[in-house]
Amino acid sequence: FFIFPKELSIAVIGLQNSGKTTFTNLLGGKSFEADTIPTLGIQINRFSLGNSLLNVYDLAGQTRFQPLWERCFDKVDLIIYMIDLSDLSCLADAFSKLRQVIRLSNTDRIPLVIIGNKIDLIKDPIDPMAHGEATEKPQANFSLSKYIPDSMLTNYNFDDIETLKLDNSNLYRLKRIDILSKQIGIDVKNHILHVPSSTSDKEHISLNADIAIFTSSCKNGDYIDEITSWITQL
Ligand SMILES: Nc1nc2c(ncn2[C@@H]2O[C@H](COP(=O)(O)OP(=O)(O)OP(=O)(O)O)[C@@H](O)[C@H]2O)c(=O)[nH]1
Ligand SMILES: [Mg+2]
Repeated sequence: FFIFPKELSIAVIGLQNSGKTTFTNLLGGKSFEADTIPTLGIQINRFSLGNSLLNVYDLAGQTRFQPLWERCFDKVDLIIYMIDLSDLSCLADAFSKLRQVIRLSNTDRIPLVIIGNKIDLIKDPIDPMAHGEATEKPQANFSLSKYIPDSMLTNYNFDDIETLKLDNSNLYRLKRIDILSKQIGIDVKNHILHVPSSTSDKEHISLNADIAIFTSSCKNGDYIDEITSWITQL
């Protein structure tokens, strides 16, 4: 008998040069390319992945196109937010725009996958002892999701995770998902988004849609399979 494929619409958003088109191409079975052209507006891709038919809206990251991002939200089943973890100059902007996206996706209850990309470009310290700490291995992912067992969250305690004052010597620590989640402000275990506030009262948003956080290297293919299987489980 014939099984009708699931259809899944996905918006891929994030700042320019973060790797959205590259990731979309990998999802569609193409290989990594070092030279890409910045996306203008929206590029719509349609392909199958496992038993799913995907409509992928690959959006442009340039500031002038960012208002398009949320205009797609009512058309999609999943949002993917890409971050270039190797580019210190963009990280504060990437994190604050991500928090705005989380507010919207949470209200609309759209699942969100956050991808810290380009981990191949972040160098660990050459001599770990010189920095007083051992080289850290990246972790695969964290997820507040019905699809990933809670056991992934043992040892995760948001309040105990350190907040970094990021510079080029400690950027590599963002390869650890708990440290990345702290930097964004997502308490994965308690399903809370902490929004930094200029006033003294801290703002908390309780999260009720699925959120997963991954790191990746589109160049080396690191964790791409893990992300793909999370997506196809939706
Ligand atoms: N080293 C490395 N380079 C990457 C990785 N992912 C993407 N790139 C490179 O980053 C550049 C930008 O990639 P794109 O996929 O075009 O970025 P984008 O987010 O679609 O950019 P806009 O469409 O302008 O918003 C390209 O040169 C890619 O080859 C990665 O994981 N590692
Ligand atoms: Mg693009």
